[in-house]
Amino acid sequence: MSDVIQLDHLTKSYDRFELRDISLTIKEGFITGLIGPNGAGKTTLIKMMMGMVYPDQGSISMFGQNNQLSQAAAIKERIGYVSDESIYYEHLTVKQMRAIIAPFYPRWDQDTYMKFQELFKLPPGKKIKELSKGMKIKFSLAIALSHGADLLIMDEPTSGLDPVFRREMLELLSEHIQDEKKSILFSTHNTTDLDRIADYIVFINDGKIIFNEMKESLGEQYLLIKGGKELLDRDVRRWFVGIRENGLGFEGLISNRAEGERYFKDTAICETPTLEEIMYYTVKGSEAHV
Ligand SMILES: Nc1ncnc2c1ncn2[C@@H]1O[C@H](COP(=O)(O)OP(=O)(O)OP(=O)(O)O)[C@@H](O)[C@H]1O
Repeated sequence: MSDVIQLDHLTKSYDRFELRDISLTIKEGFITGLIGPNGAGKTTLIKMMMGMVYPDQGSISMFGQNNQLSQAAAIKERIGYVSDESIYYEHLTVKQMRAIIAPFYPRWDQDTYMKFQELFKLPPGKKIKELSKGMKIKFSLAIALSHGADLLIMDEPTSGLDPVFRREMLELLSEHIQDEKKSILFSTHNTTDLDRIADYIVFINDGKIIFNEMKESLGEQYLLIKGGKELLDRDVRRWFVGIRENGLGFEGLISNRAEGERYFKDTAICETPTLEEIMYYTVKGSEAHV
């Protein structure tokens, strides 16, 4: 199984934020979801992969080739980028913009584009600036799916979409990945998107990778415990990634499922956490330790 993206010891500092020593591989042939709270560094990471932001240190390889600085055209051709930030000329129409973009891609397939234009109900005569947020994302997606990209990198692609199209788009992405040479990386705040289609989950919090795991294996690692407060002494509290207490008892996340089950199986309720619960307690726990 080869890696479509490889990040080695990437660092990027802004005034009040740092992405610290990020090493990460994204597998070819799979859908990887990138999650993390607001300001965690998802867009910065994606922009570094796209050559739109340069890292202070570290290296980036795409398709096994080092892409830094040169961001070789050959690599870019193989990537379809979808973001809700407009990267097009706002005063042009959809048709005019498509006519400018298509010649840049040797593998451009006009029939495929026309198919998506119809499916997404894209109005060819409308100016980009007149498109709704969701329409802009659909246009980006139509372009990305029509130039034979091997890798789709998408920054919150579903955020501006209505629930019906959102679901259709996820289905479209699942179909796209049936060709095992295609890969998708997308960031989202919506854990249901990930539950539906992601194979791998990369979780980033405060500029650090918390995990990069197969979605299926997360349930084997983490455990959600619900019990009475009398169970929590100072030593026991340390085992938890994060805890929420109320008048009656507590609910908390443990990252070593086997140990958690051994200790709590007779005294508390032990459950498999959802992705949202894993995110919630990890972020809550890290705030508590600041
Ligand atoms: N050009 C910049 N100059 C200074 N700080 C920046 C710049 N770009 C991003 N940041 C800061 O870096 C941090 C991470 O931002 P980023 O957009 O990568 O987060 P994110 O995980 O995509 O967040 P969200 O989920 O809200 O979109 C934030 O604190 C942001 O203010």
